[in-house]
Amino acid sequence: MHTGHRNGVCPDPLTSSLLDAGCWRAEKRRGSGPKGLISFHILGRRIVILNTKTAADDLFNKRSSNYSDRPFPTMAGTLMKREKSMFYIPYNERCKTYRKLMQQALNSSASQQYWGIEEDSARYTVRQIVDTPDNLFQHLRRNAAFVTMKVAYGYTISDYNDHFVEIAEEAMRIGSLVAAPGKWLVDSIPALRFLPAWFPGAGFKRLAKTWSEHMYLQSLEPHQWVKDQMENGVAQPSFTSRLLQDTNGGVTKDKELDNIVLWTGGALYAAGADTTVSVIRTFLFCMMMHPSVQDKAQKDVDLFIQQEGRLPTLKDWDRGALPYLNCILQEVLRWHPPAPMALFHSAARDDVYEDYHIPAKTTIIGNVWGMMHDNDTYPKPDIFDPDRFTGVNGRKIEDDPRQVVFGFGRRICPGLYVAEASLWIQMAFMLACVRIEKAVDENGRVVEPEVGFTTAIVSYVKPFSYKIVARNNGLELLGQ
Ligand code: HEM
Repeated sequence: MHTGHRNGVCPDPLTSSLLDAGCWRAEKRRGSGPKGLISFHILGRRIVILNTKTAADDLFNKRSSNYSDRPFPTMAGTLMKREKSMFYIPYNERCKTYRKLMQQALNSSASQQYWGIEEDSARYTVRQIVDTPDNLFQHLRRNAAFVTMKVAYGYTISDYNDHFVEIAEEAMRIGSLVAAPGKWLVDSIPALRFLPAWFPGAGFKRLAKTWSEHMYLQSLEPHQWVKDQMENGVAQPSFTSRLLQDTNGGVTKDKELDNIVLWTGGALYAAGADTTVSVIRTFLFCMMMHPSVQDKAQKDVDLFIQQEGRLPTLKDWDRGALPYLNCILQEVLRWHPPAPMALFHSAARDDVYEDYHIPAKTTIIGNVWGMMHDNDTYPKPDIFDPDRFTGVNGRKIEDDPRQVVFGFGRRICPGLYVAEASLWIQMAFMLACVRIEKAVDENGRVVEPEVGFTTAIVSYVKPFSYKIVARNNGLELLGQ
């Protein structure tokens, strides 16, 4: 039985983050046994990485009663007072209530109420891309911020320096800083948390106090804003307003419900904004690098426009229009999953799996990237090829990446329907209205972009140069 270190230790645990791109690739190589498991210690934490869908299914689904908690690190959890945060809460009764509310508000039929918002925002974004193509990446961020703020709070962001967006972005920055593996000594030596805040070297405690207040405000301010709107009878329907509404149409007096809605609403921006931007950025990068795929997708969209005399909508998506676009979306998600190691799970009790002893509180990581680049499931996995999913020329259709990319078991992403709709409509409008090509330098030479990825819980294709060419057919139908 394996109980401790194996050869599969991250190259340099003190300096390389578990989330480094090199690391998730490395873990995939090392875990090439039948179930692709790796177990090791890093900075006082025992970690198990699951590299195959079989292992993920065995633990996250079949033994979900034991593998649905989250790790609770000292800095990001205890000192930051994040016990109630969706991203740190164990799978207890409160968490079940969070998930029930999210499921009610974001399931496949409920999420249709956000289609109008997603369409309007995508339309505006494409218009912005055409007007100021140099700011492409900002436009993508604005789109995600607009949609998540509308969904969560019915709040319309302003284009520049929006207060709620700024505090939410700052909270995300803090969230990833405090959760960075290896950054905080107190995560390896939890007893340090008892140092008085004034003690030399205990600056982390003072930071945690300030940051924790900031993160709480990020949820509290927009939540309070919705309640004020409701009291004045002018609230736009949203995740928060619907859940806070009592049977008489007023604001609930139930303090517990109010607090639960505050914490669930506060999770939507952090969970939804970065992930969807990452996917669209990868999509644009892949379209630029694979002009023949872009051509084919644009032919489909053009044909749709010609037949219908309008741009596609999410209703068309729902009835299966533009199937090749769906295959592109699947391949974008597979080729570079935005959360390459999902969110970490934690074992509630001791367990044994495949000869491995897994003690309680072990961090369990589903290596989404590794599963999406498994040569047996996806031959030549590094090649971007939407035809994996078209069944063209009798080709065997490969596994749907969405079964993995949105995470696992009882903690699977509750926002996946909202996410998919937003991604599809942005992609459809972009294909209709613009073409993305490689940039050309001042000497007329094509700039060959490097393929690189940022490393954090949500990973992006690194910034790249590009050229945007407007397509008038689509633009004429886009409206103002
Ligand atoms: C392409 C876009 C997205 C991807 C790839 C994605 C992926 C994920 C993944 C991998 C997890 C962790 C699952 C696990 O622990 O096994 C997760 C959790 C979560 N996602 Fe998403 N997500 C996306 C968009 C969204 C959106 C738009 C929302 C909200 C509207 C959202 C809300 C959440 C929440 C609240 C959680 C935490 C669930 C929990 O801890 O129980 N996500 N997501």
